[in-house]
Parts: sequence; C-alpha cells; structure tokens
Amino acid sequence: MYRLDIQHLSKSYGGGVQALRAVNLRVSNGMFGLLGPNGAGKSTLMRILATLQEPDSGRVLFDGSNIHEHPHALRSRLGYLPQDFGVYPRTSALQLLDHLALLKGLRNRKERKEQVLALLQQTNLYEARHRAVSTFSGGMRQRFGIAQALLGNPSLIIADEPTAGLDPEERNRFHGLLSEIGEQVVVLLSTHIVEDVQDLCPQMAVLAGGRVILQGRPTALAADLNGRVWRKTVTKAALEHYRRTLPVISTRMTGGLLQLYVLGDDCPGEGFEAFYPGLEEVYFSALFGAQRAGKEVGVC
Ligand SMILES: Nc1ncnc2c1ncn2[C@@H]1O[C@H](COP(=O)(O)OP(=O)(O)OP(=O)(O)O)[C@@H](O)[C@H]1O
Repeated sequence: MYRLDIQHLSKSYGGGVQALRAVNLRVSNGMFGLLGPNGAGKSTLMRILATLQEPDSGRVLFDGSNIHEHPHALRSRLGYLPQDFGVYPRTSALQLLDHLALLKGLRNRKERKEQVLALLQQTNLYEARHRAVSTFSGGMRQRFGIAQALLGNPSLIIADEPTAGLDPEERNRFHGLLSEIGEQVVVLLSTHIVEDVQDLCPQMAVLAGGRVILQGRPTALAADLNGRVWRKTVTKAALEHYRRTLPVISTRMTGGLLQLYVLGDDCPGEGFEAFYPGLEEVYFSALFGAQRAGKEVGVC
C-alpha cells in the first residue's frame, strides 16, 4: 500500500496570487479525483507533486520520503501526464516512447522494447506506432500521454485534466485505460469535469481558491446532501430574482428548459421538487458554501 501525504502546502506567484493555501491531503492506492474550477490551483499542485515546482512551505511525503528532498527517487517512480505537452515532434510514436523510456532509466534494450510495444498495444496505438506523434488526433495524443506516463511501472501517477477536449468515445476509452491501472498504485486525477470523478474515483477532494473545501467518497458526499437539493424549471427572466432571494447552487439547460438547483432543508417554494443529488450537486454546493463563507473560489 502506497501513501501520498500532502501537508500544509502553500504556494504563491508574483503579483500576489496565492495559488495554494495550506493544502492537506492524504491519498492511498486507487484513483483519487481532484475537482476544482479554473484557477483553483490544481495544476500548481500537480506540478509540485511531479517535483517540477517547489512549494513555499509545507511538504509532500510519498511512501514516507520527502519528495523535494529526494526528487530523483520520486521521478523514477512517477508517471506524469501533463495538461499539455506543448510540443509534438515529428518523431514516430515508437521512437519517441523508446527515447522517453531510456530517459526514465529503462536501460536494458530488450526489456525496454517489450515494455514500449506492450504499452502501444494497451493504449491502442500499435497500428499507428510508425506515425509521427505530430500527426495524431487529440485522443491519440492523450493515449500516447498515458503510454509515456506508464513507462517504468510507476507507483504514483499524476494526470492533469486528461480528458479536456476529448470526444465521448475517446473519453470512455481513456477511462477504461485509467481504471485498468487498477488499485495497485496511487492515481491522482485533476479535472474540472465532474463525470470523470464520478465514473472513476472512489475518493475525491474539491479544491477552490487554493484551498481544499471538501473531501470524501463521492457516494457518501452525495448521500449526505440528500433531501437538501430542490429543482425548479424557470424562465431566464426570473433567474435573477431567484439568484437574489435563494441559495442557488447551479443552473442547467435540460431539453431546452432552464433548471434551477437550490439548497435548503425545506422546500423553498411553489413549483420546486426534491432532487436526488449527484456529484455535480455536491461540487456546486461546496463551491457555493465556500463562496458564502467569503473564500475566494475562482470562476466555474
Ligand atoms: N506561473 C505563474 N505565474 C503567475 N501566476 C500563476 C502561474 N501559474 C498559475 N498562476 C495563477 O495561480 C492560480 C492557480 O493556477 P493553476 O493553473 O494552478 O489552477 P488550475 O486549477 O490548474 O486552473 P486551470 O484549470 O485553469 O489550469 C491562478 O490564479 C493562476 O492564474
């Protein structure tokens, strides 16, 4: 059993931006979802965990070892899938993966070749292995990203917004791949897409304004909210009135109709119906609660 221990982590940038504020998280084997709106601090946290950035204060232990005191030890056990690689060389997928495997310390040529070919099979890129990565579609690039993240059998995998821009079929395929990695390692999945966490993660946290504002099991968090969410179909013209007078956590268009979701122990008024909350309501009610408490949470 591996354990990632994030303790009192803070990080600020020039211009007074406080990206992380005393973040504490304890993550063990399996998939852990980190949800948060744009600007919440997710990428900053992922980069610190990947030892690409240093925190201002606090520390991170993986398997009991401080990752910033022993960055090389962590890197040999880390699979990092960044939000964007930035450059996609004209090198073939096979050559690039082989090169990255070498950089990761897989020196034995035969073992390296076996692992590279197995990962290309696993990520469904075997047929395209001689094609330049620069010609790959978004979904293929993401799958290539997973392949390189899995090189060297990492015990900690960090995936930063991995499904952004994927079509539903590619997203499903990607989910299948991630879940195959299984319970054997720690997988941290950062995203602003609630369904990614709902579909994949037995544990999760919500990050907003650099703070952890909620943490737990998605099913338990949704059960805790049960009986406190109310829904009503409203006109666009009436929306402002409801926003001013009720704790509106979110709005959603369903079949062309505008639906309003309101938090409350009792029915907020005529036309409202009790709504069985899912993770989306958990997420929006957490952001609403943090906003109400006067904490900066960024924009959705
Ligand atoms: N290099 C940097 N210099 C200055 N400010 C930065 C830098 N990187 C991030 N920030 C700021 O820090 C805050 C957190 O950014 P971060 O990218 O970590 O959030 P995020 O949750 O990953 O958002 P997104 O989903 O939009 O990438 C934001 O206000 C962002 O503008």
